[in-house]
Amino acid sequence: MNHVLDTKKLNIAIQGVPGSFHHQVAQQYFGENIDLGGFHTFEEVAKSVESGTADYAVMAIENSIAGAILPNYDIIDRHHLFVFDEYYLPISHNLIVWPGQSISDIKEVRSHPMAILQCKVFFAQYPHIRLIDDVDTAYVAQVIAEQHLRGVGAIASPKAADYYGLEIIASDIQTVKNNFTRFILLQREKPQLKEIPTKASLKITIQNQKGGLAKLLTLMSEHDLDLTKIQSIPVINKPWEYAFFIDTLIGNYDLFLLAMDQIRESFGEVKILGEYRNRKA
Ligand SMILES: O=C(O)C(=O)C[C@]1(C(=O)O)C=C[C@@H](O)C=C1
Repeated sequence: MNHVLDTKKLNIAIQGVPGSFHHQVAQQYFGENIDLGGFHTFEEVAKSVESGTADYAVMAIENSIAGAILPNYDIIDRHHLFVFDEYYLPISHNLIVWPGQSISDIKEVRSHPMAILQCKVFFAQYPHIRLIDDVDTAYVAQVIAEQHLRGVGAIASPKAADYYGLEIIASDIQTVKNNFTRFILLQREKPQLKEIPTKASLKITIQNQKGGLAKLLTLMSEHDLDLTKIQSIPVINKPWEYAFFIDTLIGNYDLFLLAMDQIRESFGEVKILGEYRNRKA
């Protein structure tokens, strides 16, 4: 019996079209034999996992040049999704055009806003080029290819140029060569722990009090927790109150659980969005 034919393909939700960075992560993480559900927005991605249409989602959460994709923390929270892993992808951006043009022919470059942010310094040299936000890096390459669009460039990966048969007229145009995006892997059910986690993503809401955040950070450091990220986002039904989205390395799992209990008991609410393995070398 052929076990490969017996297995149902995993349905993976991403924002973007084939050739996007999300697509690359989906393939590198789950393999090539997947059903890709491509959406225009992160909100739709989350909905498809929440409803069970997709098995898992891949979602960019922060980039080493452009910073956090803040709305995504809130999307994970509102759609009750769990983070079960993370993935760091090196990102090379390239100026991609319909073949046979030079940079002086290009009047407009469209791309994902995070990609544009990562290439601001390069485009400062070309004030004649208008930068326009679009849904996804590869989507613009697809449109250029389908419509044989001249005068318009995409910022996308070499894979996207290849996939859509376009030409790269400037390579590695991101502000620094060493550029990474951190993606998280999401699912609907609370993951079963297969090993002791070394990293966690948390939403912590504390009452507004003098020194509240300092108290929280001290407690975390006393429990061998090494914060890798902290973001505050507004609690929308309580104006001017904030929740903190925190990623932390776990030094000792028992101490981590103890810290979560102590925060809950003495000054806040804790939602564990995910416990997983730290993938950063
Ligand atoms: O547009 C794409 O190709 C994406 O996969 C999106 C995205 C992002 O959301 O940050 C992914 C990685 C890069 O940092 C730029 C864009």
